[in-house]
Amino acid sequence: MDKPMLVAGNWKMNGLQAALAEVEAIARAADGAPSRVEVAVAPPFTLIARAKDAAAGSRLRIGGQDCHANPSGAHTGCISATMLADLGCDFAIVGHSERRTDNGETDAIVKAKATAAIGAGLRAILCVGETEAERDAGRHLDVVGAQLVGSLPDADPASVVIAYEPVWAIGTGRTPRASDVDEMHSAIRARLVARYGEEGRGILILYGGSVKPSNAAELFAVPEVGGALVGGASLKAADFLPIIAAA
Ligand SMILES: O=C[C@H](O)COP(=O)(O)O
Repeated sequence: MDKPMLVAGNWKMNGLQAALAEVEAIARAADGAPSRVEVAVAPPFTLIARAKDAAAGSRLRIGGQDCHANPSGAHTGCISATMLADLGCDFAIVGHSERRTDNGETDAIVKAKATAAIGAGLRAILCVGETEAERDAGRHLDVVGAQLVGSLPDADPASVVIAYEPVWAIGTGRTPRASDVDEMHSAIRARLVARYGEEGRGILILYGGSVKPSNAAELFAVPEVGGALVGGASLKAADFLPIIAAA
């Protein structure tokens, strides 16, 4: 493989202080990866500062799993992109399906968050993906296309990363066929080029949903797959490192 890749771990609501040892191991792997392969971890907010320390001096990027659309204000319990940037974060994940479902985040909210992240100097990893019912109904391309149209920020596309995560593949052990990933990623690429012109060709499109050491190489071989957003298998370096090595 010779394409630029981003392998990002999303720890979700997992990880106590003992997990910092995993960050150190992942940081060593990031330094050992080819220069075209970037490695990132989004720990819970509680661990970001210490994860930054654990990754100091390495090529491992640390980011947040979400951010608020406003830089500051009366939003109890929320974290802004400005705060993430202040901690030295590199990126924020926005629009994850768990937040779209659990927190009622609409495309407009996701767009505002992506715009805020980029405005604060972060990259925005913008998640899209269809439910199983939508795929069964043959609506997956339209659904994801509409999410993109509604969620893409009016900002520098160089700071945009897309993560295609079919909802039915997240945490289930099920993955789409490589041909299905190819179809979706090609459709996403076409949307990005339509939106941003030639710059849209450089945007990384990650795949996410039950990525494991055993299926990473096949998924990474799909031409428009530019890496992975990994949940469960990013929690332990023993699982995450072989995925990084497959990139
Ligand atoms: O953000 C990550 C995804 O939701 C994938 O999670 P998973 O690898 O545990 O299926």
